[in-house]
Amino acid sequence: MLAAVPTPDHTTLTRYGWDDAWAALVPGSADGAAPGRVARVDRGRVDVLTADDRVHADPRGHALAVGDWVLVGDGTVTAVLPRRTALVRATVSGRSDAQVLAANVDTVLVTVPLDTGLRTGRVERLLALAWESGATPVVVLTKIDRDGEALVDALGDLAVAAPGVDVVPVSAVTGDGLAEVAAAARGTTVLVGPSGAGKSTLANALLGAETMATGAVRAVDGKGRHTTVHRELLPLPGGGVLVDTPGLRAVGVRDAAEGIDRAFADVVELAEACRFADCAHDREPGCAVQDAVGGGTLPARRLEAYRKLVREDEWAAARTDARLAAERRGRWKQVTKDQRAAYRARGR
Ligand SMILES: Nc1nc2c(ncn2[C@@H]2O[C@H](COP(=O)(O)OP(=O)(O)OP(=O)(O)O)[C@@H](O)[C@H]2O)c(=O)[nH]1
Ligand SMILES: [Zn+2]
Repeated sequence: MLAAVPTPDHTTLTRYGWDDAWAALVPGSADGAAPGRVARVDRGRVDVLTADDRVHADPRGHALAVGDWVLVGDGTVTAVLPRRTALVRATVSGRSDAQVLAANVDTVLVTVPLDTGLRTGRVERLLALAWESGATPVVVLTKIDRDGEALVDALGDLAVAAPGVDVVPVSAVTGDGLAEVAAAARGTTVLVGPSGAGKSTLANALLGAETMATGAVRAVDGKGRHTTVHRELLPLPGGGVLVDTPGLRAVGVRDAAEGIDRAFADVVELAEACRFADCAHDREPGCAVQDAVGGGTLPARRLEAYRKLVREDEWAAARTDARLAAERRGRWKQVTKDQRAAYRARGR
């Protein structure tokens, strides 16, 4: 039902990722509203790219993320189209609330810097997050000009830590691998990885001359280093769009059981041969996973990493359940208090 929506400049919207399936989701009641994509989210305001404009809009209570498709009319977001994918992380510092980093993502480029030692656990964590989002992850091994000798070992370690995931080695200094990264950045692409991994440098290389024109947001921190402060959606010269995210030092997992299982497809596959369906791969008899560790085909570190993420995911879920239960109790207390007050008032 498209009748009520003004005919947009499809070439522009298509560049942002608009397609017939999105168009089919526009409600028939969307009189005068234009479809657009959220390019940036600030407190109380969003920037939306429509076919012929970039508009500041009031989100009207919608919890929006960069990459959401919305309808805007009169400076207000009137509707949000259902997300195809969402890159979500549990926020840190003891709370288990989820934070949507980006919506409707097709490709997650997990940047791994070669020069600071491969932090395999962090790679696995980011891959679980990426798989859980519904997007396809690609590992980008950055700064390969820094340590040529470490490259072979790193590629070997990544083959184990990222089964079934393409690994693209790149150097922004020599330009090696940049074309491969550009080819891997299909559709809506998000760059994730630790601070200093080279995400902004890579983003600039992918965006080419357009970066300046679109005004990527940068701030200079106290040390004079350029640091990404905002997530921003930027069209890529070869089609598709890029979301550059601030460094993710601590990513928590939550509701990510499927993503964890995909990131550890090797462990999960072995587990199918365990004697017990609910095997925890600890000391159960007939555990095919422990057998693989004993036989040297599965690194013990890999099993440990898997179990750690599963435990953390379950812990986060339990916390959420506990908090919801506490909220329910709180609400119930308020209800009974209100009822008592109402009875008293009526009795008077
Ligand atoms: N030698 C070398 N240095 C690089 C390469 N890519 C990036 N750098 C340097 O690494 C540092 C960090 O790069 P950034 O692109 O700012 O890293 P970032 O991931 O965007 O960091 P945040 O914005 O803090 O998340 C900068 O000094 C870059 O010049 C590379 O391929 N080779
Ligand atoms: Zn087992």
